[in-house]
Amino acid sequence: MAKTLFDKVWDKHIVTAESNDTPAIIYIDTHFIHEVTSPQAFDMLRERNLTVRRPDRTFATMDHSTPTTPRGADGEYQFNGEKEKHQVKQLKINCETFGISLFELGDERQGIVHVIGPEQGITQPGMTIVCGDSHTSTHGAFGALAFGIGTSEVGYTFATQCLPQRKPKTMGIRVDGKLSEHVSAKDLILAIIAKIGIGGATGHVIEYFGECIRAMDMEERMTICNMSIEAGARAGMIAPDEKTFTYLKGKPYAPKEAFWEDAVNDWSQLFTDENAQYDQLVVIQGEEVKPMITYGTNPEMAIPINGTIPSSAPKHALDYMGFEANQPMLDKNVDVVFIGSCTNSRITDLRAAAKIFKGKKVASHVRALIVPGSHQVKRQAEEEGLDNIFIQAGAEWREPGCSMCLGMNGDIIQPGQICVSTSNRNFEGRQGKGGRTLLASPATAAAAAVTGKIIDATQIKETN
Ligand SMILES: CC(C)[C@H](C(=O)O)[C@@H](O)C(=O)O
Ligand code: SF4
Repeated sequence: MAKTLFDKVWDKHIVTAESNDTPAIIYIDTHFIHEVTSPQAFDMLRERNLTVRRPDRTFATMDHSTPTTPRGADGEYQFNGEKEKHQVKQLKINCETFGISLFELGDERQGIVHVIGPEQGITQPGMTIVCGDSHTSTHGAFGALAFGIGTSEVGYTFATQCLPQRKPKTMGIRVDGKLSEHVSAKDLILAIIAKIGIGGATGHVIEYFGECIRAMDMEERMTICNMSIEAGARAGMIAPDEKTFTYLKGKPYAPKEAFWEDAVNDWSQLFTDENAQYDQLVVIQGEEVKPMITYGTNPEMAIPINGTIPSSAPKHALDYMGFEANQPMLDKNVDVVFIGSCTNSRITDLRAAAKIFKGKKVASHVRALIVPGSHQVKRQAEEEGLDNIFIQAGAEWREPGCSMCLGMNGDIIQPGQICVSTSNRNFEGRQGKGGRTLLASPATAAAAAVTGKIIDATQIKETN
């Protein structure tokens, strides 16, 4: 029978088949953990006197509560408070107790969980991957079935390396043609969510395919899969291809020598068969996608940057944002710019931003924070001199982590401030109580930083 990419990965991982009364039990290949959603799961293990079933397939990093400022003169990290400090300390104790590899603060491999998994080659095609974190969908860019789980499921995965799951439905999103020159993967995913809505893919695993997706590099594909969850999807997937293999080759945890060829042979089978059917199909024309920005309080409230806020926009959202229906977004004042998060903190994102920052100054009333997704991204950016471009412009160049994406580490915006952010959620107060978030691409965010307002990035002259 013809199978979708999702079916192929799902079928390979069934331990016990689903019945009317019981969900399927599926095997989990890789389990990522971080300091926020793992502590209770470790407590559960201790209470029941259990061990971690596959410590060798469990990988931990510190990202949400970590400071993005360097160590102080005393060599200590400057945590926002005792709670954050404790979370990080506890993760280290837990990983030592249960024999789990930890990429801790100070480790060259540390960074946002969804940035470091692929970077280390831990994320691989055909795997089932879970993490107590909703943006685990990011890893689907490699043709993995990757989804977020709750803390009790983190506990089940620790103890059994399996999870009970009902089989989700599938949604194919085909993106034909090409994106225009100044349109990015972030604009495309915002356009997709604006079209299908925040509940549009509920109960489904999305597979993105078509000419436009094939043309994307792995970092763009990660940006797309990352935000699948914002359309309600269980996961997002893209069939692996030569770009996927080239990206992974030689990465620390990628298969080596003879294993590499076997792996590529297996991975090459991971595509949707010609006659396979999705439960739903959505078609997007790449050329029609414009640079996007959100105006409201969830990611579907997004419009082309040159557009006007729809008259149908929910009043409560506009009241919160301080906007009105039918107004243009262009020229609105901006207070803060955040370039970072598991959506857009990779090297290509920083390069896109640096092109606009180069030779310019951050507007005097704007605070611009640039937070690489990992140490590896940071180091690469510094080798390319991007840090100097940002610093000379007057932006803050920080240590890696989730940072202002949700402000758990104290990097927050003030009540009423407007922040153009390359992250994935614009919920009320997410970046700080009373703060207002506008989601956009790295280029749009950089353009807002140097002009102090919402502007189409194509209007900015790049300096060579
Ligand atoms: C802290 C964590 C549970 C949360 C998530 O699951 O998504 C965070 O990463 C987020 O982006 O809101
Ligand atoms: S960067 Fe933001 S969205 Fe991603 S894991 Fe961290 S808090 Fe969640």
